[in-house]
Amino acid sequence: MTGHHWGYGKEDGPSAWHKNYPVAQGNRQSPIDIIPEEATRDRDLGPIFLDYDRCTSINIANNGHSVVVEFVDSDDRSVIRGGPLDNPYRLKQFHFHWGGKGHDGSEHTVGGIGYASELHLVHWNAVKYRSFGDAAEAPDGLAVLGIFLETGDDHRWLHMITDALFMVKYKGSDTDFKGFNPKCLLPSSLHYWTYLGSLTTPPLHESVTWILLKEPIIVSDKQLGMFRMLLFNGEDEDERKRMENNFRPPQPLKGREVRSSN
Ligand SMILES: NS(=O)(=O)c1ccc(C(=O)N2CCc3cc(O)c(O)cc3[C@@H]2c2ccccc2)cc1
Ligand SMILES: [Zn+2]
Repeated sequence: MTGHHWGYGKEDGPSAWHKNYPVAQGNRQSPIDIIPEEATRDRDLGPIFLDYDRCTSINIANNGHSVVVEFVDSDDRSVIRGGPLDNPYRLKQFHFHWGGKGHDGSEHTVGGIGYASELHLVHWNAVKYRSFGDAAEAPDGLAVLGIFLETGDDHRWLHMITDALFMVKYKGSDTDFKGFNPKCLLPSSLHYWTYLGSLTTPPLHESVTWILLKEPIIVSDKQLGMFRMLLFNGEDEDERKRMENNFRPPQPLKGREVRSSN
């Protein structure tokens, strides 16, 4: 982010973001705690569809906040549609949030319980907006699919990502990452909760329709541990800061409705 420096430390972390980004105290901030028994089962809420078969991944990068895999988004080759969405939204990137060793690092919580990590697939409404940047500032501009990661056995495909992490150890590093289809990171069920929220990092724009899958995927402690080899700092900085606990805690619901798919 040009201009304001922000991070996840004591001085520049989530509790300080409101100083440079006052919307941090807005009415539709994310993440939130999902309370399943309080979610509305909405009969009009149909299934979501993930048309990722022609998706084209480009690279994997360390942007100093997370590790991000970017996709070609110049046409509708990979979109999410259906569910609460009025248009198809184009896949732009996915990234993760995680904790420290032995600690949870998801952003959303379910009944007050956190998961080990959370994967975000970020999509934008290219029907209504000319660019991702424009969409990111519009109330119906973005749709983020959130998938919880729980620890257990090795995930059979996550190694394709963890094998590349040593190439993007430092902030500002990136490397080619072609031919990866994130469909391999989905759980078996696409049942979800949905609500209107925001980016969970600065600039915290209130532009996200959140779609959170109820079923987590299982990854091993070892695989998750690989993410902690990443660093927040650039190669030129002398202070090495391990990239971990890069999550924002749940924010006030402010009367919002959380709906549940059938
Ligand atoms: N966690 S999340 O809500 O799913 C999410 C989604 C998008 C983005 C995103 O694309 N951002 C915000 C942070 C950021 C940081 C950078 O260093 C950068 O180069 C780009 C971004 C973008 C962004 C920046 C400005 C306006 C909109 C998005 C970040 C987080
Ligand atoms: Zn995220």
